[in-house]
Amino acid sequence: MITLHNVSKSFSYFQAIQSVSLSIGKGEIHGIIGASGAGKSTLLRLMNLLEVPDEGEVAVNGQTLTRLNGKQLRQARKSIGMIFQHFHLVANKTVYENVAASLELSKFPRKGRRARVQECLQFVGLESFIGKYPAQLSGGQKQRVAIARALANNPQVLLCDEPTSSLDPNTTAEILSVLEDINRSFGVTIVIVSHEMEVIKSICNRVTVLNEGQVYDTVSIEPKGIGMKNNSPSFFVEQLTGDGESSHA
Ligand SMILES: Nc1ncnc2c1ncn2[C@@H]1O[C@H](COP(=O)(O)OP(=O)(O)OP(=O)(O)O)[C@@H](O)[C@H]1O
Repeated sequence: MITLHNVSKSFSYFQAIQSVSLSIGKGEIHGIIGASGAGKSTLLRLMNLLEVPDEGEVAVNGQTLTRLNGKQLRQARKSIGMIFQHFHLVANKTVYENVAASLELSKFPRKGRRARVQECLQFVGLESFIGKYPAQLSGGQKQRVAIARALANNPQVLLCDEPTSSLDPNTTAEILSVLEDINRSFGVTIVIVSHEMEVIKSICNRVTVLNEGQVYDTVSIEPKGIGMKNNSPSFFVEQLTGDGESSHA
């Protein structure tokens, strides 16, 4: 589904990605983990050519993106959704308008847009927030809107750049569960960059460990599932004091 062949990328004289070859199968949930600066986000952004490689080839869904012209690339990108740590919603647009924007961009037939936006918002459990603005939403709700926006064009691949790094443990579990639903319900191939080992272990089938811009290893794992976390204030106090006792009533 996604193949990188000898891909390299430099910024000025710094080589962020060095001759990486990687193959991600259809329907996989593939994690990318590594130290800060290892090149995780750059590698992800190479998969939809947000970063253009200096060398090597990137193919998604049977199409070699690095050989396409601008128009063909815009067309190919319809099948590659992306979400980010900081959501990237447009502040002065409503939830509806944020999701509909991706349908406008892809020239989705005007007549079907409202129904499609509603469908996507329903999938992420936010249909009643359709008229709200991003500032009126929690971080988890903002990420759900971003997921709905990424889903709108029926992508075959969803690229996720630190999708839960701004969220508390419980909201993280909820967002991971939405991603897992998308994978199961629609067979969407998911690539998830995270520095949180727990996130990677809970949801991924295969994981690439990146080190200084190179693949250190790729391992198959058995995802351990997403457990909802205890998010109560007394639990936080217990974790901090370690005595299982909170003085708070
Ligand atoms: N647009 C850019 N211009 C210059 N250097 C860049 C650019 N993007 C990334 N880099 C550099 O490339 C290296 C890899 O960055 P990248 O963001 O891919 O790493 P990362 O593993 O995702 O790090 P983190 O976990 O801290 O987000 C870093 O040294 C970074 O400073």
